Amino acid sequence: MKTNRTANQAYEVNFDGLVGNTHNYAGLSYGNVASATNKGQVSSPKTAALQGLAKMKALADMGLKQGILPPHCRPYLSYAKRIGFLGSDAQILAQLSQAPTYLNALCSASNMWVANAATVTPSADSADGRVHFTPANLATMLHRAVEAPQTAHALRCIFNHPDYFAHHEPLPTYLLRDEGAANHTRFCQTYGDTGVHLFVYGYSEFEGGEKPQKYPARQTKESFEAIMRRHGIAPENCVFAQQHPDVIDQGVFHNDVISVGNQHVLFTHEKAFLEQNRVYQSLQEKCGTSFEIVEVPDAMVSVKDAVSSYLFNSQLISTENGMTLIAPSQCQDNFAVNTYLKHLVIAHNPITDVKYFDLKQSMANGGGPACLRLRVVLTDAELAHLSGNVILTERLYNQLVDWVNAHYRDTLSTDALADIALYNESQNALSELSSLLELDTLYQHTN
Ligand SMILES: NCCC[C@H](NC(=O)CCC(=O)O)C(=O)O
Repeated sequence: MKTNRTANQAYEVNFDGLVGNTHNYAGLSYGNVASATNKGQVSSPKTAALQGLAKMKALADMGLKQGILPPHCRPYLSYAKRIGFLGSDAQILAQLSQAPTYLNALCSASNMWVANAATVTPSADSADGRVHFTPANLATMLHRAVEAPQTAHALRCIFNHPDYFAHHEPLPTYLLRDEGAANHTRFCQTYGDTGVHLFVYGYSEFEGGEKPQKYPARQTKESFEAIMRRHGIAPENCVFAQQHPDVIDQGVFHNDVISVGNQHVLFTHEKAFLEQNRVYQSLQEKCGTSFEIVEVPDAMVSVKDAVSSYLFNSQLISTENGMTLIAPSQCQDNFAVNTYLKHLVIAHNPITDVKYFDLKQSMANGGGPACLRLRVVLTDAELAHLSGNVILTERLYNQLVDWVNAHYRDTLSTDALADIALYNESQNALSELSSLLELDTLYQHTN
């Protein structure tokens, strides 16, 4: 991990997914404990969106650069048309109401969890010096797989300059199933340096080997190998690690449920990886002596407590005084985790502070602070070439809060998803949003 003295100043910009107005609890994610547990509950799309915006605002107020990724068009009727549901909008919704698997998938607001939107490679790491994006194909589950085309389009709208940004197609097959940045961590000294990439997969389709017995392995090794190749990342800067299949079977459906990294620090659980020592050793070799691992012992926080509190789904951010964990409030309510965190901030390690956020609406579907953000390292020049009005300011925050209050329902049950009124509300809201974000063509392709 070498400091690149000629590099431009670069920033980690967190782009958070703005929660869509159809946020609901349909229990769609097999292997995600919270999603299964809360199936059938009544959601609050308004509260969900406001909780997400409050986190974005707090991070912007801490001096971080905070971006926004827009929600997708839902119910996704143009997708329904592609798979043979024809007629007027009302007729399609009536057919979908008789086909709940499709209805639920096409209404899910799961696109809010943008840690699964894409894998992003900063310009300091790619062979051609551009920022590279591969939208995740999310091929394991229908409600997530339908996200890929709209994600790809939104990324192209925002990062819309060929000199600075390179966009790839989602990977083409289930064998290359890919859930994006939730399974990827980049280490560096400062963000503008050449980074070391930790790619974590659940299963290797070509090599075989151990696999979870109960729940799906949602990321394959081969998908990350393809991304490394197409983004032009030097193989010597990459470490591939297999998630421990036992923890997948305990509800760790993405690596960001059990690890988080930032700059030269990996914060992880003792049971996160197969061959954990080999993984540590490779990272240490590639990252150099400054690399630090903060490993949480199973005896202090069990995998079960990690999954229920989402301790590792925190954001780890750099501040003037060290690193701060942006943690879900559930970490305060879990005795073991709360005790551990009290010890962590006073012990000798780079993590000096924890800030808690109420993200209960998203958490009830298995999405914590880290799931809600996509990290994009950008230089000043790249930031200057973004399109649209997507960096959060005080003014944009206030506009978005007003927009949510004007358009979102206080409560939503899954019984109401085929209601044409909900579709119309969504269409009106998104049309106004594309004006607020100054991205005129954002929703054009969904018609
Ligand atoms: N990174 C966090 C992703 C959470 C997401 N949950 C969901 O899709 C739940 C949707 C539902 O159950 O309605 C998932 O498991 O992929």
